[in-house]
Amino acid sequence: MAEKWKVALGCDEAAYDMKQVLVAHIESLGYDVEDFGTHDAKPVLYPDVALEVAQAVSEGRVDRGVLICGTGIGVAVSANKVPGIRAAQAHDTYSAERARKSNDAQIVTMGARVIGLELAKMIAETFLSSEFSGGSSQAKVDRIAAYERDGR
Ligand SMILES: O=C(CO)[C@H](O)[C@H](O)COP(=O)(O)O
Repeated sequence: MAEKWKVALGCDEAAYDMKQVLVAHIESLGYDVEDFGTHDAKPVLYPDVALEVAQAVSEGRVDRGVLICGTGIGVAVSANKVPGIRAAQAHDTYSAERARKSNDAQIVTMGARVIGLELAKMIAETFLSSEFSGGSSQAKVDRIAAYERDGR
C-alpha cells in the first residue's frame, strides 16, 4: 500500500457481526476505515447502506469499499446502480484478486451467510492489496464505461 487508503465498510443486519470483524481486521492491515453501518442488529434496507458506500467511492471520498449482506448479492446489485461503480461479489480469493486485476472493481461484496469469518478476512485483504492490470483488460472495462455514458 503506497499511501494510507481509506476503505468504506457497510452491511445490513445479516452481516453486522462479520462487519465488526472486518473493520478491526482491515484497520489492523493499516488502512483507514470508514464504517457506514449498520451499527446494530436492527433491520435496515441493504440498498440504503450499499448506495451510500458506492456514492462515497464514486465521489472519491474513499478509495475502496467492502459491502456485506446475507448473500453479497443485494449490496452488489445496489452498488452497481451508482454510475462508474463496479462492485464484484467474491467468495474466494482468486475472484477477489481478479475483481481488481481484470475488472478494476472498486467494491468487493460478500455474504455473511455464505462464507466464514477467516475466508472473508482473506478475501478483503486480497482485494485491497491487488491492482488493476490494464493491458487487455482495459478495453473491456472501457466498454462498460462507454455503455454507461452513451446508453449503448
Ligand atoms: O442477502 C441479502 C440481500 O441479498 C440480505 O442480507 C437479506 O437478509 C435478504 O433479505 P430478504 O430475503 O428479506 O430480501
